[in-house]
Amino acid sequence: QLDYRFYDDSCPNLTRIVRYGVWSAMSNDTRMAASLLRLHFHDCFVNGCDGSLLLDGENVEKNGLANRNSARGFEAIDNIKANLEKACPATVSCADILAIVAREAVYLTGGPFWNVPLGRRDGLTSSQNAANQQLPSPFESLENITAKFTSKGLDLKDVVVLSGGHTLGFAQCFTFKTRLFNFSGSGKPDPALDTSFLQSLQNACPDQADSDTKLAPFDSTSSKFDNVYYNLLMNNAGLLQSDQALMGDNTAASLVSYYSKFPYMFSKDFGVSMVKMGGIGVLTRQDGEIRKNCRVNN
Ligand code: HEM
Ligand SMILES: [Ca+2]
Repeated sequence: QLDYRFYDDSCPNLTRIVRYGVWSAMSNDTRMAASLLRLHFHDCFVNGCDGSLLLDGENVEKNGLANRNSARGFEAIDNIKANLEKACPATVSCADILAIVAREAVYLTGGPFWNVPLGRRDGLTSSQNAANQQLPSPFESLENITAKFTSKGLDLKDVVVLSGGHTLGFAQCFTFKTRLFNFSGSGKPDPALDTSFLQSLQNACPDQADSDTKLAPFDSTSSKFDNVYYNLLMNNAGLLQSDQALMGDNTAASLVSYYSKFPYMFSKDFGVSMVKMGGIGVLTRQDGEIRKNCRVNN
């Protein structure tokens, strides 16, 4: 249903405008590439890639557990949308903007380029409950996370490949602090944590509530899209419990090992899995609308 050339006639400068918008957001804040990549994931996983994450309101996805005080980059999307409204009014959906933005964020941080199928339309509703139920949590088991992916037509390989998105960006201490001091009530740290990595995390996130919102990078090259994430998992230095959990499954662990050895294969497979993710539950043709402002329905 989606089409690589969907806007070729109606908005020929689309890629240029989006690339400039992502580039300028990144030049003010290098973390922005990470934050923008995550937005497309969080949009697609809750009722499909329909731009519903961008809607403002009371009980909207933005306010879900995984998004509140966490998802960022909405102003950058507003700027890109405003520039697109000037160049091609009422033409490009917010859902498609998120898909192209994610590709540009990866490309501009040294990652792969892939062609993005386009023609998504914007949904009219957004649900905080749906976000709470459908987005994976860092405290969930690999089985549960994989089940969330398979319910959307993705598979275990996609879980491993797309988790590689954690080659970019940061996590707040509260998302992994449970591993550092008293793991599942054991009085000890998570045994799956490398000891020197553990120490650096304990320094970054001391055992007191006011460290909860401090940040730690997912990998040592958090503004470069590379395969360092997989090297770290091989060394028990994955940041989130859900990252390191990939090593607890034979199939997933052998893919991790493969991507740590063959960065080119990670790049190639990442684009393939992103296109798959970008196809989840899309609205096309007469469904939904083309929002003029990504924060509100027309
Ligand atoms: C597999 C299940 C996943 C879980 C449990 C998970 C969980 C998390 C958590 C807890 C954070 C930190 C949020 C915060 O501290 O505020 C985070 C950040 C991030 N996630 Fe994931 N994630 C998953 C998959 C993905 C996927 C599929 C992508 C993209 C393809 C992705 C991209 C990112 C990025 C880039 C960041 C950093 C954002 C920033 O620095 O602003 N994640 N994720
Ligand atoms: Ca990296």
